[in-house]
Amino acid sequence: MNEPIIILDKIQKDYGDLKAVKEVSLSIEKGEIYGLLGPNGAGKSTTIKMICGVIKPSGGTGRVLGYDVYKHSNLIKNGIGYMSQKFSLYEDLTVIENITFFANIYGLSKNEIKERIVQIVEMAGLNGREHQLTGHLSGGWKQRLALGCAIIHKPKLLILDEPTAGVDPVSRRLFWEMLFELSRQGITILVTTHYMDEAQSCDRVGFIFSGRKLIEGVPKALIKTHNANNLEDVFIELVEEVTHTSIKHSFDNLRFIKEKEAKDESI
Ligand SMILES: Nc1ncnc2c1ncn2[C@@H]1O[C@H](COP(=O)(O)OP(=O)(O)OP(=O)(O)O)[C@@H](O)[C@H]1O
Repeated sequence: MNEPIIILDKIQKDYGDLKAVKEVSLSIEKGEIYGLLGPNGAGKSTTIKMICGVIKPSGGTGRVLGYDVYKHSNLIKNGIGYMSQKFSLYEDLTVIENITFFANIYGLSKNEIKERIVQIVEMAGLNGREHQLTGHLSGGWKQRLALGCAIIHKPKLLILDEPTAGVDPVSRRLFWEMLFELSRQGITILVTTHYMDEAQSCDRVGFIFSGRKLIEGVPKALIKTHNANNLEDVFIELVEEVTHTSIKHSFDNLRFIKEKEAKDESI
């Protein structure tokens, strides 16, 4: 059997006295879409940084794409595609110029670049906009272009840190259609999101709270076993159990989807 694409065993990260990530274990298979969920400050970004080889864990073990997170961080970095909510596109370059820029960073040949421009423009639905300045594109187009640039080097693992934050619901749907297609092609996707509809679109989700993974599973199964209406209710129930406080009517401590919903409504 092939090794999972991501395998963490009791990984930890301490910042001085603060235990940002506490013995988190994860195993993510090829082609899976895995959602890492949790409120702000839960430890999601820190976990992602350890997976990407950007920071070294304080304890535990981890292998990503078959490489050790302590010893082979450069090989891991080369093998992944990464996109965050700050898209990292150049607004003063055209669509094609942005794609070419990222292709050059990864050392693609002229022919490969030509091929990838066609593929990415097609995938992102940017036909007819190839020579438009990126700064003039709407949020949804930029986001799809950014995803195209993140996979320019055909990575086997794609890491998306709140990639749809602040993007309108229709564009989010189109973006997820792209993710489903990439997953069908065998690309593994690790995504963080505050949107519950997106969380429910993942093959599996893991919920992190205060540095610990509290629960993991297939969204529908989690909802069913907890006799809940949705994932949000499952997570709120768990946080209430752990903190011994009632947060059902107060999301102040769990800025989970409230803020994002407000943004959606204002679009
Ligand atoms: N470089 C750092 N030095 C000290 N503390 C840090 C550092 N990076 C993160 N932390 C702390 O570690 C904890 C986990 O932070 P992390 O960014 O991983 O949370 P998160 O779940 O990604 O939150 P968000 O959704 O806001 O990005 C927080 O208490 C944060 O303040």
